[in-house]
Amino acid sequence: MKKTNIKRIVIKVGSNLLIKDGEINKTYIIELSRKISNLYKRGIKVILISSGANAAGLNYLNLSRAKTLLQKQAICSIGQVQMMKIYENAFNFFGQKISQILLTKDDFTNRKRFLNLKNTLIGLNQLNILPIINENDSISTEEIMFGDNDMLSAMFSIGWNADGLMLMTSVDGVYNDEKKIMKEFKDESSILSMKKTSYGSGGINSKIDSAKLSSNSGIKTCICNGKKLENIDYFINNESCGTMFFPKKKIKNRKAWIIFLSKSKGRVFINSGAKEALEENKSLLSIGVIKVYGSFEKGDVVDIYDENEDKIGKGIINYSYIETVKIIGKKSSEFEKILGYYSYDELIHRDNIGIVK
Ligand SMILES: Nc1ncnc2c1ncn2[C@@H]1O[C@H](COP(=O)(O)OP(=O)(O)O)[C@@H](O)[C@H]1O
Ligand SMILES: N[C@@H](CCC(=O)OP(=O)(O)O)C(=O)O
Repeated sequence: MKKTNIKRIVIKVGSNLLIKDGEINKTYIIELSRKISNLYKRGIKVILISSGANAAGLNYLNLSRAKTLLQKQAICSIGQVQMMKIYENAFNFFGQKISQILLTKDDFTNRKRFLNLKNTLIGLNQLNILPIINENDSISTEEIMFGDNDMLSAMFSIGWNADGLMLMTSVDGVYNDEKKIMKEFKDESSILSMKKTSYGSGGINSKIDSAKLSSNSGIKTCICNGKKLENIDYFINNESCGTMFFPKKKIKNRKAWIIFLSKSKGRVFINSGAKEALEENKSLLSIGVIKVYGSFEKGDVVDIYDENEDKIGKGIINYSYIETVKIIGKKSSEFEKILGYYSYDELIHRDNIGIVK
């Protein structure tokens, strides 16, 4: 067995892999469970992100499709049980215990909920339990939904600090306009425009966007054929599989959350001197701020723009919008006189800044 540098891997399986002829594909799930259980036995930690609730619910109720959003939400809650019943039986066969976590986008953007999620994952890890994750379709409304499990997988991989992410689907990877699988994704290449498969909700574009997000944060990512489970071995053994998205510099923990997962509540525009300071990994002082927009409180995340109005980063701000407006362009020694109190020298501390450019 080859040594691997992948210790934590997120594997996402799409609906089309899990449903065959309208029914949950039990044979596939058993093979997938065998593979993942073996990885656990090798000490490789896996998170399985599984779609299929909608398709399984339709099959359970003998329906061809949901008529309304309300029905779709109900059907997903029904189908999720069917999926988990089969996963439980399959993993049990290989001696691997499982848990279920259903998530919305809020669970990532809200730092408290995100830290709670991380704690749950630490607990599951200590107990050697495999978490199986899906979007919480039954309660997801427009503002808090991922819309598909591809983006959920990318955000999850960043938050969990994964080494690798496999987006497994029913084709061999991304086809270019010459109908060939791209071995490595290149931004400038043209993609073949094909219709997505019947059950899938994301399609290839959401897989590409998600793979770009995770590889930009430093996670090795691929879009590959999940019917060929040997792809998991290739990926772990550092061989090529499907379409590869090779990682940029690894961004970890707090900074990764700020840059990739948090939701900005405002915008802060800074002058060239402040920009230079940020590039040298210094804190943002209010004296370098030109203008500010938004509706944020102390502790919220804001986007940071330079004088040319290009976004250069994000950060957790130490003062509310109302306070920040009053201290723009001022030195911290003046804060007490202006605000009547004084809490922080920095508007955004260097530890709470993530540079994106
Ligand atoms: N350029 C492309 N390369 C690969 N697949 C494509 C491309 N354009 C569209 N597709 C379609 O996207 C599908 C994958 O998306 P989707 O149906 O959402 O899958 P899943 O259910 O696995 O998430 C493929 O099966 C294929 O039919
Ligand atoms: N959460 C939904 C699946 C959403 C989704 O992304 O589906 P897919 O494109 O097949 O991975 C479900 O369980 O049916």
